[in-house]
Amino acid sequence: MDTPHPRTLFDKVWDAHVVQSLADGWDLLHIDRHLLHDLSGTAGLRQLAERGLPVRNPGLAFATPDHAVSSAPDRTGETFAGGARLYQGLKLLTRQAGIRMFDLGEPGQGIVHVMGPELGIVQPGMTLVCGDSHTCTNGALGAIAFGVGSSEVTHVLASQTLVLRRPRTMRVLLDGLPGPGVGAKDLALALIGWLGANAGNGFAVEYAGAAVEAMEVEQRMTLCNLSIELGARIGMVAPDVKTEAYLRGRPFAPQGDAFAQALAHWRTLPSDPGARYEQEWHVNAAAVAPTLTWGTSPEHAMAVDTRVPDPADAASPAQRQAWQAALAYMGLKAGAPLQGTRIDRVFIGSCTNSRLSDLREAAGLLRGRRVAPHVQAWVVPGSENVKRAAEREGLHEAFRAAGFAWREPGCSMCVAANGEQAAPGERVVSTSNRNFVGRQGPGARTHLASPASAVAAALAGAIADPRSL
Ligand SMILES: CC(C)[C@H](C(=O)O)[C@@H](O)C(=O)O
Ligand code: SF4
Repeated sequence: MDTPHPRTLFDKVWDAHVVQSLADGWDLLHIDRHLLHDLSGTAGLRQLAERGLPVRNPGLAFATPDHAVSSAPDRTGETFAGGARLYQGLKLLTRQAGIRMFDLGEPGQGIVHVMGPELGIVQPGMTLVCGDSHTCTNGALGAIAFGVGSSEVTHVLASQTLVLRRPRTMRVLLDGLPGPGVGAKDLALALIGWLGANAGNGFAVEYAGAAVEAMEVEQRMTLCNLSIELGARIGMVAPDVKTEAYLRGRPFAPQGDAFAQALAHWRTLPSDPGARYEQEWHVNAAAVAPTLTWGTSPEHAMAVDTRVPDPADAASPAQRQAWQAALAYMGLKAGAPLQGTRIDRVFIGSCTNSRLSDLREAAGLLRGRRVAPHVQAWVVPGSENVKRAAEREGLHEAFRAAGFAWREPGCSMCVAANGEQAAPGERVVSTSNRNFVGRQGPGARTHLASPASAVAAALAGAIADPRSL
């Protein structure tokens, strides 16, 4: 039977954090956790210091350098000269503020969205922010987690609160189970391709359905990570037994009796039967094929075994123009198959697909084969802990034997902010989340893909169907 006032997961977490309701749907919210990285975190801390304000609650903030550091073996915070000041600034300012920073080479360092869940910093029912749009990744654990701008970073540092307009709610039901070679990344890209990159504007998305229930927590992170590419700042999955097992024993998760108490709370969070969403979409996960992008927006997604769209078939003049420009930038012909397109680089990494399960999957597909001779292929683990765990299993040896470079944790080639980028005209199959013009370097051509598709492309030297591996 429905509860008298059924609420969604999102409603429950939001309502529990309202310090004060303001006018017109705006609320003052308490923020439970704040993550800081070397770009926006350093900038926010500097701004606060310039204004002479103290950090209100340094124990709730955690920092790590990721964007502007090199991923070269034996790197230091100065290896990429352009990021040295940011790195040193983060180190100095967090020390002055009493904020815990996970430094290079230390367990805990890594891409900020990999590190938060991994350390148990984010937990179901929490609010968490970071000056980074992919903070939505953390929603996989049943938290309201979202990216904020620089003035909001400073506001949270100073007050541990934010003034926010309550978003509308959307539920995406991934029904059925995906077939072989199809993972969370493919489902997310297919969804964005179908609904468009702005469909989630103004919404908090909850993912549910059989495919989501069947996913491990790390795959749910991949799914939630791409919420912002659907236009939604928030993506969430209700906590369940997998979430509980994932968090048990993590360094910043509650321990002992406190963990048992936390479980009792977490179990109240899933949406009540009959809870209403302002929008609801169904995706047949069983019908989704391995999916890659062909163009310059994550919505330019296509099944690997289909053809690049023809601008003549566009739904509007604006779309026709966007498709034409994307085809020109990507060096692709309308109506041509994507499979067989020669590539130059493969990047396995980023906050979308650089966790241990991603690396296990990729390494497991190599089976003694080698990367095509003309392809430069990199694996960049998402965190120091991921790197160490992978090395304990010998994954680095499998990658190296196949011809992949095994590097140090960070954002690396996902974003051209650390000197690691493709040359103009180079074609990259990348497990990251953004294929915008110039994202991986001026003129670089990015095809977003799953780890399995990245391996298939690396071995073939061209875009290939991972189901043929
Ligand atoms: C640099 C940072 C603020 C940015 C973001 O907000 O997402 C980056 O992480 C990205 O992926 O584009
Ligand atoms: S890995 Fe890429 S998407 Fe993720 S935080 Fe870093 S730059 Fe942003």
